[in-house]
Amino acid sequence: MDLNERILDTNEHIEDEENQLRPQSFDEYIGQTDLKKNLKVFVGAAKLRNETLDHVLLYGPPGLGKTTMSMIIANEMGTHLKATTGPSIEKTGDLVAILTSLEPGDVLFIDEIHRLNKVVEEILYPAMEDFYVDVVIGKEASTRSIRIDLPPFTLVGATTRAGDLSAPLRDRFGIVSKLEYYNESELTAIIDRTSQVYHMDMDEQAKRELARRSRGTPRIANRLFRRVRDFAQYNGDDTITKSRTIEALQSLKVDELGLDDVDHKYLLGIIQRFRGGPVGLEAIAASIGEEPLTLEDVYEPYLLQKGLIKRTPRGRVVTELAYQHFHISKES
Ligand SMILES: Nc1ncnc2c1ncn2[C@@H]1O[C@H](COP(=O)(O)OP(=O)(O)OP(=O)(O)O)[C@@H](O)[C@H]1O
Repeated sequence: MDLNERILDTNEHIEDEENQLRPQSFDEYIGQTDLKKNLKVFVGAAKLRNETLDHVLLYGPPGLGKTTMSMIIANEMGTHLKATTGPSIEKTGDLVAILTSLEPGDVLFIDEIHRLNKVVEEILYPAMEDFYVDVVIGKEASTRSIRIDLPPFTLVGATTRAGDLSAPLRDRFGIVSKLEYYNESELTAIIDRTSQVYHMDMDEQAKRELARRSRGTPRIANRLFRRVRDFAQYNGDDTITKSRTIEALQSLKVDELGLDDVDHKYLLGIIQRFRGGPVGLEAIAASIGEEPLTLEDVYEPYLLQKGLIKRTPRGRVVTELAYQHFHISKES
């Protein structure tokens, strides 16, 4: 086997494991109870009427299970899923090619749908509403537009920033749902499932410890599980214990609240350089060498949810809780 084949083989292996971790049905999908309850009704009713499901917009921080949920929707509808991302559709022709390749009832998943460019986005309006696209062909004087009918399909859009979607696009989704951070017992159940998929036992207390430190996010829980498993196997453990979990997470610089290096730089940066704020996002980002968008989409939602920062009209402010977390007194 040459190196390329080996790399391919390893990647396939990782992808296989990743796919094994994905729940396949509403019943296997842990948490997001309200969203699941509603979607079960909408999917069930659409099937009874022999219709396609209305278009669905899922929004919320990354890693909470939007892609997984779109796969489940397709499974439960008994159809196929085609997946793409907003930024990868550069030209209208790219989108038309995808739309015209759909089979009746298919689910089209567009991740990061807020990053579709405006011209491409406009193609989606009639496609979503009346299942057709108008394609302009020819050049200059001989330009004309032809209408292509599409099979009925369900668009599932996912975004971390629902506010960035234009009103005409947002209005064309009949079902709009927010994914919430998972609580500790839901994450414990997800970690339990992951340890079964990987055939690696983990103590109850270790699962809870890992759940507490996973930022309410299944993707992070699964990633940290794999690292903790490395520490356990390297040390010859048959079962992952709580002490091994804590040791591994300390080595990975993940603290008791699940905050990592970037969170620490962010919070300590505001405390030490900006006297606790208020301070603008751009200034914080520049001071710690991170992208403002990454901070806003990936880091801040969890810090806000944990009550460690607040957003004010004048900028970000760290709260008393953040000072307490670092054992720093506000006056110093
Ligand atoms: N409710 C859940 N129950 C069990 N596992 C889950 C659940 N949600 C997500 N996962 C697991 O977490 C991982 C991340 O999920 P997924 O890729 O669906 O996240 P996402 O929200 O679509 O992220 P992004 O928006 O960044 O693509 C997957 O490996 C999936 O198996």
